[in-house]
Amino acid sequence: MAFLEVEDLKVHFPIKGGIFGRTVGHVKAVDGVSFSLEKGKTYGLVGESGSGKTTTGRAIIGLNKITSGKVMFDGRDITGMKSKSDVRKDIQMIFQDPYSSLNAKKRVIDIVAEPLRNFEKLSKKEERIRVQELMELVGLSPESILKYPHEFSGGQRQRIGIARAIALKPKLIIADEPVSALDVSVQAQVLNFMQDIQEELDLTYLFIGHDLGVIKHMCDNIGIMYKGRYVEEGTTEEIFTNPQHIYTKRLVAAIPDIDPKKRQEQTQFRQEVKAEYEQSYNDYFDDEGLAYQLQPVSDTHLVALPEKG
Ligand SMILES: Nc1ncnc2c1ncn2[C@@H]1O[C@H](COP(=O)(O)OP(=O)(O)OP(=O)(O)O)[C@@H](O)[C@H]1O
Repeated sequence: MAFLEVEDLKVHFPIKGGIFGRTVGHVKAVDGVSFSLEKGKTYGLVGESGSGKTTTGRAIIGLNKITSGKVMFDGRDITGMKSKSDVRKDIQMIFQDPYSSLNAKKRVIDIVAEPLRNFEKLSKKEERIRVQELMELVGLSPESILKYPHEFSGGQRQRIGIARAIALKPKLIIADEPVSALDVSVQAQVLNFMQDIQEELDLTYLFIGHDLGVIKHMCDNIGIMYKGRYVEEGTTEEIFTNPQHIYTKRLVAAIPDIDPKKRQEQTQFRQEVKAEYEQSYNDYFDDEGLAYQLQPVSDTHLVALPEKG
């Protein structure tokens, strides 16, 4: 059995309406997602905004209520895990925005020590030493534990978020777009650092992202999501060299290439994908009529249109 196994996961949010606030429908944020992740590896969940990636990550860790499906972790059924569950120690999350995810009114020591206070009974002195060690591990000065988040740069703040996430020596980290709020110049530093500690601390990552360049750098396997569903899954190599689904092809075609030689190949690939899409998009409906209907390939980005009515 794999380290993390997600089986037919569904998370449907009720839509309330009318004067009595009755449930008038559901947003099918995640609608039948299955994947498995091996220990020590990095699995990328990819898709555009609103495709259900964050909801999937939050549901695994128990922050979103699961409508149906099953989550197995390290041989245990953790479906609908409670926040005080002892397994919760082993799975931590790194959030997208290190500006909003760190409480601005708290000192770094209180932010990083928060999970320790929830799960371990340490004396003040022990806690201080642990937080200082964690700061050192993430490359920040142990003396700065009394500072506030605003006294740090974006990259440093994300390192504080990482220190908090690794405080309890977790086995699995769900990293929800951990670098997308950072300057490009800082992104590589944080990503490389995450790879270093992965090996050092024997971590497994579920890496959520929309930037395929980042995903390619980080992930062993990738699942491509669209409107709460999987459209394709494979190794990073397979997805990038031989994407099968038109949606994946379009994501891959949209990656800008800096290398002039590759840029030419990419332009050709884009034209092929555009032609395939235009010729046959009516084929891209699944059994329940979910339309993979997308705007024509643009050079810079892709935006999904509403479902065909
Ligand atoms: N608590 C909620 N209540 C109702 N709808 C929600 C809730 N959380 C998310 N959604 C909806 O579920 C869908 C999937 O959202 P989700 O945040 O998981 O997507 P995402 O792929 O992570 O996008 P992003 O990259 O923008 O975070 C969206 O339509 C979103 O509006």
